[in-house]
This record gives sequence, structure tokens and C-alpha cells, in this order.
Amino acid sequence: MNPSQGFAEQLRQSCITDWNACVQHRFVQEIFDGSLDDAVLRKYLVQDYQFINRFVALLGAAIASADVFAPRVVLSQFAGMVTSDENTYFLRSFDMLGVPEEQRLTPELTAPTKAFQQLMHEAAQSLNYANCMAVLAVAEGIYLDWADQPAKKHLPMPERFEHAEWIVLHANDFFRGFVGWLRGELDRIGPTLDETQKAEATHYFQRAVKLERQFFDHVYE
Ligand SMILES: Cc1ncc(CO)c(N)n1
Repeated sequence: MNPSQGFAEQLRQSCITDWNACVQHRFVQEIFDGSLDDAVLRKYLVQDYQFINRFVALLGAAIASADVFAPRVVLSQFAGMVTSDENTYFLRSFDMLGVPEEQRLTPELTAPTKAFQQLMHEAAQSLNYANCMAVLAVAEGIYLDWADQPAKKHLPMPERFEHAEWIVLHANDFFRGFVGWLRGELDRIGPTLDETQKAEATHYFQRAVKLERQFFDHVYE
């Protein structure tokens, strides 16, 4: 690892192949050009709603384990967005795609969804701020990087809200600010960690990046 980079960028560089595979994924190409198959989108959203469930619990653990008040405020405001605008996006998309109640609440979980839930559960249970922030920085950092990429900036938005809104939820000033803040927090806490804690947070980060890639891949299987 290159110590002249901050902790956040060192972590990202340590899994750059999988990170970039997510940013350039077929799912991303197809959501931007509106060609995403409804069956693929439906599988993705049904599984992702179960991801979000644990993700909000992980935000709670990060709020609980933060060292000072300021990060609790930022994380709480982000939790507010996920449980309002983002939650209603899922519900409106489920309505549009005709997803029944049982698929919204208790679908059969796929292997990547289960593994991601397990990872977030472990990070939350550790009640260790660095571990929680490592997983959050992956989940939100990859989503910012695919949704907000310069190459896509001048494309017209896809027509359907199920496509367009999923992009805009991850490419707006609030989200940019939040992800920049997450990266800054990792840079702030990285140098305070001993080698054991640093290795643990790194492991969480790397597992999360692998799972992000598997999650995108598996909606096409
Ligand atoms: C799998 C996955 N990773 C990250 C995000 C962004 O919150 C999401 N919605 N789903």
C-alpha cells in the first residue's frame, strides 16, 4: 500500500479490479441506456431491498460506535434519506413491476445477498467504527462511482423512473457529499488504528468489494 495516499484510497486501490468491474458492469450500462430487462431489474430490486434492510441496521451500528457527535449527525441524515426517498423508490418500482407483498418482505435470499447480510451483520456486531465505515464506504463509494461517472454525464436520462431514479439517487449533491465525507472519515480514523485493527477493517472492505461484484453478476445468472 502506498502511504502517501489516504486510507480510503489505499483500500480502494487494494481491490481496484473488482471495484472497476462494478463501475463498468453490464447492469450499469443497461440501466443508463434503458435496455435493462425487467426480469433482471426485478431480481435486483427484490434482493437489494433485503440488502437495504441490513444496511440500515449497519448505519445504526456506525452511529452507535462513532467516537464523537458530528459523524452521528451525518450518518443519521443519510439514514433518513435511505428510509424515505430510497425506500419509496423501491415501493413504487415494486408497484410498477407487480412485485407481490411476500417478494417485498420475505423473498428467498440468493447466495450473494445472504453473504452481504452476513458481512454487514458481523461489522455491526463488532461495534467497531472502522469496520462499519469500511463496509459503508464500499457500498456507497461504488454506487457513487458507477452512477456519477464522467463518461455518462452528458447522456440523456433513461425514460422510465425505475431506471432514471436509481441513477439519480446515487448521482446528486447530497450523495456526493456523503461519499466524500465517508472517504474523509476513513482517512481520519485510518492513522489512529493499530495494525490489527487496520487489517480487520481492510478485510471488511475487501470482502465487501468482492460481494458488490458478485451481487451485480448474479442478477444475470
Ligand atoms: C448491493 C448494494 N450495494 C450498495 C448499494 C448502495 O446503497 C445498494 N443499494 N446495493
